[in-house]
Amino acid sequence: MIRNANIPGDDENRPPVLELQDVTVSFGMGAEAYVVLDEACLKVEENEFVVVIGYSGSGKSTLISTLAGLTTPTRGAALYRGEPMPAPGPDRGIVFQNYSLLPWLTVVGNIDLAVKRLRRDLTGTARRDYVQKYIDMVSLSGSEKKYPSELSGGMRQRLSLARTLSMQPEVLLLDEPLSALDALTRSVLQDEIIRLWEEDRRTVVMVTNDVDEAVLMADRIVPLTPGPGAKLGREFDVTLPRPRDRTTLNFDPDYKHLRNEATRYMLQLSADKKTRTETRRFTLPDLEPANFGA
Ligand SMILES: Nc1ncnc2c1ncn2[C@@H]1O[C@H](COP(=O)(O)OP(=O)(O)OP(=O)(O)O)[C@@H](O)[C@H]1O
Repeated sequence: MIRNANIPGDDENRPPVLELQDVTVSFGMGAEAYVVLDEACLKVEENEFVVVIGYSGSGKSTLISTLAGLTTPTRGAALYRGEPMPAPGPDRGIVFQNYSLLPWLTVVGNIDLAVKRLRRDLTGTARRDYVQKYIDMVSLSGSEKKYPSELSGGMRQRLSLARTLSMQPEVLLLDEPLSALDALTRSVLQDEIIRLWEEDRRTVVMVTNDVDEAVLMADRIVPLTPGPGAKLGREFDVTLPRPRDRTTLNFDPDYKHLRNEATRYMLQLSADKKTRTETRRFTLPDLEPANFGA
């Protein structure tokens, strides 16, 4: 089923977990202003796994940052459970592209720092066990005493994920968490994220530029049109049954159809943008030739 994200439908009584209402985000002032998001509309319901796909520089991080409460819309409204978006808090856990780990703390230390702050009820052995649970969950057992500089990219990304999960956020915001990884590590972590989500059913918004990743992981794919002035485009519901096995999916006609549709749509968005840019560049003013002769 295909819907348009910019025409919000309201068939739920309770407000969506996250909502963007005609959100415009621009940086700079006046003629210098750079419009990143232009009247973007989005609703994310409880327990949904939404994947936003978009080209590089289209405004994906800005979107995640707005959903986290780190960026305030220039116009429009960002809502959390029907209320104005509060300042960033532990209820919305973010995993950034660049891991954002504390280099002077070990694997245990990086997770424990978050746990110490948010789970004051846990002390001593209970806290150690709790931290270890998340280390085991992302398969970092054996690396507890290592520092981020001693970990591979994939291990750092897993640590970043474990730290965020240990905070037990209601909403998980994943900003291209897998983009820096090699293909094999990437697929291992894709499976891990899906497994963790299936276990715990948090509400997830994940950003990627990879259509295959989006179809494999999402309940719903929301494309971001190329910037500047990006909007959320035609949505794609992913109704493929879970658990999804990547090998089997390759032979699944529904998977292939959806993947092709989404890819075609993204390519069309890019072609449309190119046409718009070229038209702007080469359109001459509509002037009547003036006769300056006698
Ligand atoms: N604080 C800021 N001030 C000025 N411009 C900004 C700011 N943040 C983002 N931008 C601009 O907004 C545009 C979108 O940036 P954003 O990081 O959201 O895109 P993205 O889709 O996440 O990019 P990538 O895929 O390369 O990570 C870029 O042109 C960027 O330069």
